[in-house]
Amino acid sequence: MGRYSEHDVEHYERPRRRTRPRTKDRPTYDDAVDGLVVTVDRGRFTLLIDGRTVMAMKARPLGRKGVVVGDRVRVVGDVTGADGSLARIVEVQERTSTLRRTADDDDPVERVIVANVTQLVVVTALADPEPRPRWIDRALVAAYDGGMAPLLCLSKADLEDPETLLSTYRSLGVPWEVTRRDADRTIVGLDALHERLRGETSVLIGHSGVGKSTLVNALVPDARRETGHVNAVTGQGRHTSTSALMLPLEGGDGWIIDTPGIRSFGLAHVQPEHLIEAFPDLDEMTEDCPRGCTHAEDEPECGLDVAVADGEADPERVSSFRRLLAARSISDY
Ligand SMILES: Nc1nc2c(ncn2[C@@H]2O[C@H](COP(=O)(O)OP(=O)(O)OP(=O)(O)O)[C@@H](O)[C@H]2O)c(=O)[nH]1
Ligand SMILES: [Zn+2]
Repeated sequence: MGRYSEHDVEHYERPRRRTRPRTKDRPTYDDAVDGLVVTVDRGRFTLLIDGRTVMAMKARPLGRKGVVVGDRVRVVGDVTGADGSLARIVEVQERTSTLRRTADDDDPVERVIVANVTQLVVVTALADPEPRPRWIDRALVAAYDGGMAPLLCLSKADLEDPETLLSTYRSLGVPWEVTRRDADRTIVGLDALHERLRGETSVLIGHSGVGKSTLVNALVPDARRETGHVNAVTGQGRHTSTSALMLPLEGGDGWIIDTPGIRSFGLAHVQPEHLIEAFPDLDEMTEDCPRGCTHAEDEPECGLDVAVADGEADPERVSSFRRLLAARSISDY
């Protein structure tokens, strides 16, 4: 079953047995209030409702529909957040973006792990551990396809110059920030990173050891206190949690979602014609492509090649786009 129990995450809906007409007898929830899912733990949801922390469970009408961190939900029942209280989630609002984790042998479904994120922060150390460009490419595809803006965050610049890695992403126009540790052990580059996170809901992804926790603790100074609060309610802490956790950015203007242990994304569903929409200048050049053209390197009459030959497209940008296209089907953790 993998890391997530089936109650926590999105399922492909099975046809439901219907014992009575759909439109009749359906409860309406006029008294429901709005909540934000900040963490999920074994079928229990921690919500924020008007600034209060409220524990909730899914109400029966939701069936097997997934509820994930970042979801905006409608809630009924005891929404006071009092000790021992448990509210009920009756509705999940439409999602503006989704990040899916990869399918694997244990679980063949690409499940949504977070929703409504505006920015995917790809945290990569420049050394120790070594960067994995193909993994970065896959993360970028997840961002473009899932409706999130990507941000490259290159850490540990005190160990290695960022230029080589940056040159790979420049022609794609991916925004980036660099951080490093100073001789006095303070992290340099946090202000600029903080600026990028302001007003956004950002999910941070990265391999173990890249410095993600270091960044989160610096950007959310009361992360410990906050998680202490969650602890008291759920008995689970950030470092033992098996779920993503949403934290308010310092200053209150933005959210950070930390994803302990989540390193890979499901891209099997990604369609080439969707990916190219993230690059409007290239998309425009594919208007005369043969029907069904994937715009990959081996396509015989792709408009991208015509545009490069005519000097209308930057060959580096085209080949970078094609590298991303190919990264869909390469697994690299
Ligand atoms: N040289 C250098 N080391 C750093 C920097 N940032 C963090 N580290 C160190 O890298 C190690 C890993 O940092 P963490 O913040 O624990 O990394 P993480 O990505 O959260 O790793 P997990 O907790 O395993 O997921 C720690 O020893 C940090 O002190 C940096 O900018 N430069
Ligand atoms: Zn094409």
